[in-house]
Amino acid sequence: MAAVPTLARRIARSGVRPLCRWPLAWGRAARQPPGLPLAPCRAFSNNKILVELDESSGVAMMKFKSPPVNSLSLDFLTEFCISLEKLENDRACRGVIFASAVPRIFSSGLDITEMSGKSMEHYAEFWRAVQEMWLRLYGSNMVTIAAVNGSSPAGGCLVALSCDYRIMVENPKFSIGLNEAQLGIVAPFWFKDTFVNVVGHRIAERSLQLGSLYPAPEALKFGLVDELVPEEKLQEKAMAVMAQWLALPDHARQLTKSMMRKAVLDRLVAHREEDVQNFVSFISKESIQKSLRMYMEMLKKKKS
Ligand SMILES: CCC/C=C/C(=O)SCCNC(=O)CCNC(=O)[C@H](O)C(C)(C)COP(=O)([O-])OP(=O)([O-])OC[C@H]1O[C@@H](n2cnc3c(N)ncnc32)[C@H](O)[C@@H]1OP(=O)([O-])[O-]
Repeated sequence: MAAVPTLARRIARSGVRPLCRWPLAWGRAARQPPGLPLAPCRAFSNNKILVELDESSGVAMMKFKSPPVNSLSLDFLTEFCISLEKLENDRACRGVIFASAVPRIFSSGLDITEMSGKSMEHYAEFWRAVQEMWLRLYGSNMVTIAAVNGSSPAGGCLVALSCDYRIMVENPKFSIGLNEAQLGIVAPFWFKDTFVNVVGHRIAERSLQLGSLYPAPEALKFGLVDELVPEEKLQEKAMAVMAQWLALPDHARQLTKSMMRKAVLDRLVAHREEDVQNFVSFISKESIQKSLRMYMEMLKKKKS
């Protein structure tokens, strides 16, 4: 097998723009006394993700801006990991809110074109990036809140499930869930573990077997999301929840989070390469490739 680019190499060639300072429009107006200059805020942006860190509150906003549907491509995942790592290493940052800059879609999940018609080496590189994203997000020391402002199937749902808290826009047209079975593919054990830890075994088992996508109000009923709000209240609510979580001492919250999540994280770390090989041999099967092609055609037909 050819040499696989590491995250470090992907980072080196991704061209993330350096940190710069600019005023943050979001969430600031309410706290800033009139007439005072805006407190410093740092922002960085790359092609698919925009991050704004408000130094006074220690809260960063990470916005997905990869139209049309914020699919989790290799480039997106690389940028996501770089951005999260930067925030994790930044002493000024204690919490991150994730939201979409694309109307109506939080994230459409893993980019299907990365899993279809490509080489074995590509599938392995892609899957390592998916693992990396989850390990960093699920294992983050920061408070993580998903502000789910649109539909969030499969990998998009995993992003939300990996956060500490999920707030979704109350629009019943927005759905969320791990629908992999509908594509003829299978969510790996660590997607399942993350799901079970949020909704419990019975609901996870049924939902995974049926590949269920739930409209926001139904998702609330069994705790797939923690609360629903009107779209215009989402950011305010996310900031309020964040403030509540940040009121606790970091070390106590972090150790508690680690205690709850460590076994699940360790399981993937211990079986990482095996999980890559399982994915590659599964996804490269002709029957699975056919299912993915048919699913992509179905998406196109739905449009016309
Ligand atoms: C073992 C592995 C585990 C797998 C985990 C996963 O996450 S598997 C992933 C499971 N994910 C799903 O099952 C979600 C599938 N997607 C959807 O259900 C809908 O697209 C939507 C509800 C997200 C948005 O509806 P909407 O009416 O607003 O938009 P639209 O439908 O018109 O799409 C616009 C364009 O985006 C394209 N495209 C869309 N998604 C993907 C993707 N993931 N990737 C790549 N491309 C994607 C779509 O083909 C179209 O392209 P075109 O024709 O312009 O070249």
